[in-house]
Amino acid sequence: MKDQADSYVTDDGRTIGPTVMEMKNITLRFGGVEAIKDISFDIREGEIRAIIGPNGAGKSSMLNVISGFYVPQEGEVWYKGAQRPPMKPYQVAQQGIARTFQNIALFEGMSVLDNVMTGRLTQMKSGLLAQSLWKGKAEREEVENREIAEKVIDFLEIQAIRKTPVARLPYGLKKRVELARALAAEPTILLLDEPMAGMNVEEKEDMSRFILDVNDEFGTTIALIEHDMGVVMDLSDRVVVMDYGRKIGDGSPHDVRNNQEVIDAYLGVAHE
Ligand SMILES: Nc1ncnc2c1ncn2[C@@H]1O[C@H](COP(=O)(O)OP(=O)(O)OP(=O)(O)O)[C@@H](O)[C@H]1O
Repeated sequence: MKDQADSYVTDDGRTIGPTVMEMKNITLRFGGVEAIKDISFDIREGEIRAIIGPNGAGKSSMLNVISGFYVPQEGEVWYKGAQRPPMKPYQVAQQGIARTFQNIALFEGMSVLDNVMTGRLTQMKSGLLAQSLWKGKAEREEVENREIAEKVIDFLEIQAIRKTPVARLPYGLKKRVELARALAAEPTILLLDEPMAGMNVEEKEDMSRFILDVNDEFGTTIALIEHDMGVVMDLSDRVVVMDYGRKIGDGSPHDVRNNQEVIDAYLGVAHE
């Protein structure tokens, strides 16, 4: 195992840096249900980190702890070398953590461009008052936000549909627009909740390519939940495996694929 302070270069030439986020002994309960039981793991700068496990294992709950949507009853979240105090999801977003959702959460009546622009909201510096007092500054910010949104739209190859209302798009493209909106926030860590769910083979190939390109081109750290094992094994640098709220495996795709407890709990049985 690499030392956490070290950087190293992967076989495919990407640089993985030191730890950017650390979950320490996280426990999360909903009433009597323990969704997460004393789980620790880290995420390193520039890596693609997957969280896998059977239905109800606690994966979404864990993503929601990272994004600040849930505050665990026990444990600590460390980000960029400091313990993160309990904070609201928008504050977590302002710190550079963006996400996509399992069920698409876009504004269906708005155009692709306008949806992507909403990804800039958490990064906007001038509030309403400042906007009315210093019009020039607000306008400059608007232009800058627009440039970033357009850059992301070009990068994800959705220029042709930038004016199209999202409601008219096929499912696979909606997923790509969601990715674009999250990327428009220029996140340090991008959280993807089942990015391949409901996609056909071609759409999955496209999405896999874009995830790799985002990671490679912008150096964005990515944490994702995914049920498609082919995708997980292909994309990820390291994988956390959860089962009934516990961590039962953590390591390279090769390590977890050969971990007997993981095979028994998840890989050996039918899953989505
Ligand atoms: N808001 C909630 N209130 C009560 N129980 C919850 C809540 N969210 C999750 N749970 C419970 O916590 C456990 C973990 O759920 P979670 O959705 O995190 O699992 P998951 O691994 O993401 O599952 P899936 O793959 O089906 O999305 C389950 O038993 C679930 O019923």
